[in-house]
Amino acid sequence: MSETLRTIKQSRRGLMIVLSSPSGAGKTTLTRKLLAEHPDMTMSVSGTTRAPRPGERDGVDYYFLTKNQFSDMINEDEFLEHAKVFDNFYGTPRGPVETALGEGKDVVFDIDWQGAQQLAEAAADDLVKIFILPPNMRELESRLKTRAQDSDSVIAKRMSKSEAEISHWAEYDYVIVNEDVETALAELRMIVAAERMRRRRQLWLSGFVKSLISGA
Ligand SMILES: Nc1ncnc2c1ncn2[C@@H]1O[C@H](COP(=O)(O)OP(=O)(O)OP(=O)(O)O)[C@@H](O)[C@H]1O
Ligand SMILES: Nc1nc2c(ncn2[C@@H]2O[C@H](COP(=O)(O)O)[C@@H](O)[C@H]2O)c(=O)[nH]1
Repeated sequence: MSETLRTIKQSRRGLMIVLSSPSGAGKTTLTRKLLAEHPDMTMSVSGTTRAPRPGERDGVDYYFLTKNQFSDMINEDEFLEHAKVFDNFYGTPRGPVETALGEGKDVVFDIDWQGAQQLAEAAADDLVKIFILPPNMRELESRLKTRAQDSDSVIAKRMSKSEAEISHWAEYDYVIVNEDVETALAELRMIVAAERMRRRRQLWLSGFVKSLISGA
């Protein structure tokens, strides 16, 4: 690729790639793997009032907030979206996302269907919504148990809500059944590659075609 073409191709808007699923279907696993392959992408780090799990780090996995801090952020309009999920509040801080998108970086969101709906209202053009399904409900429960980070009652609550979460699958652009993680990752990779190539997202194209035709 010529240097000029490389330079103009950089002028693109970042994608907002949303992953939703019932708890334990594998969003975090797939997101981490995708980001490891794409250093040019960034993860939106949510704020939450949930207590940290063992090994979770503030500012890396989540911003762990008190209920007061969370409601202050709502009042200051610092969330792009926010929702109550299970028994806790979760929200996407606006600033880092707007900065990353402004720099043309793709941003990945691990959020529930309520958040996905709110982002769709705010930024439909740049949004790619992907729903992750487990191969079956027994496997979903087994993954939550094997993860061993939530109590039995929390796991039971999440399983009891899984059907309601799954009922939103048809609101998404793509659905991936995460049976084998490498296959699911390959599907995710293909979605990202195709979405990056959509004509309306490649702002450089009309200028390029003009110069192509004029022979410049
Ligand atoms: N394809 C797979 N096969 C087997 N285990 C998997 C697969 N994908 C993910 N897992 C495991 O299932 C567990 C749950 O995965 P993960 O934490 O990524 O789910 P999640 O959708 O992010 O959950 P939550 O919504 O609760 O944050 C983890 O222990 C993970 O290693
Ligand atoms: N609407 C939002 N949902 C979010 C956000 N961050 C995470 N989540 C969703 O919450 C559940 C539970 O997450 P866990 O880390 O406690 O297992 C899961 O479905 C996440 O996708 C957010 O900022 N907004």
